[in-house]
Amino acid sequence: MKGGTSAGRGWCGIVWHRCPRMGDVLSRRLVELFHWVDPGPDSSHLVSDTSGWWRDPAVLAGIGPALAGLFPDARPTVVVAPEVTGLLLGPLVAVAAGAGFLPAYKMGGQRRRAGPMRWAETPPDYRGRRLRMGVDAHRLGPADRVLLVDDWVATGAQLDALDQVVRGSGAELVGAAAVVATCPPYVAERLRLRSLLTGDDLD
Ligand SMILES: O=P(O)(O)OC[C@H]1O[C@H](OP(=O)(O)OP(=O)(O)O)[C@H](O)[C@@H]1O
Repeated sequence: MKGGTSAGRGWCGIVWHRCPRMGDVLSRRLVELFHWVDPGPDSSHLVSDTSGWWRDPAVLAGIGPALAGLFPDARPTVVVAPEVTGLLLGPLVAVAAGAGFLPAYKMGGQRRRAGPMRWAETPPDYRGRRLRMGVDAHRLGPADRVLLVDDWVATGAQLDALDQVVRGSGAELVGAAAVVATCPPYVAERLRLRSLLTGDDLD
């Protein structure tokens, strides 16, 4: 990731929802373990390094409850999160929320999908890609209350596509929970996005 140019980090001047106490302790740990990396002279972008989060037992134990805690009254039936990082993060949140987990895949990725899928196309994401994002069509329906989860929301493009997928299935979107949100406020509002950190926290 993640569009880590100095210009790309300054969007969020708004007040984001934070989980009291536990969330604030975790958020400080997330900041301590995060690094911007300069890939070298050929790159105009700093690249985020979040690998320290997953290596840390306290983060691994706390991040699911903290993200689920951003929506304490939402009662989601299912967490939907996009590959690849969402395949790690989504189940942690689902367990904490008492929900199931449904992975969202990118068309053309390594994993061939068998059976019917429900797809939607993203607008250009943080890397300018128009992706097709999809979930197993049999695993989502009108009885579901969906919490979208991601590690980082930059343009919101991937979650926008998943919002379309959810609505197309007849399920209800209860919101989106992210570790970091650097997207414009109007995108956050549209997605009902709450995050533990903003771009300003990671300067
Ligand atoms: O807000 P957006 O512009 O949609 O970008 C955010 C998405 O991009 C990153 O995933 P990426 O596709 O890089 O895959 P990864 O999980 O393998 O890092 C990140 O994990 C989000 O899913």
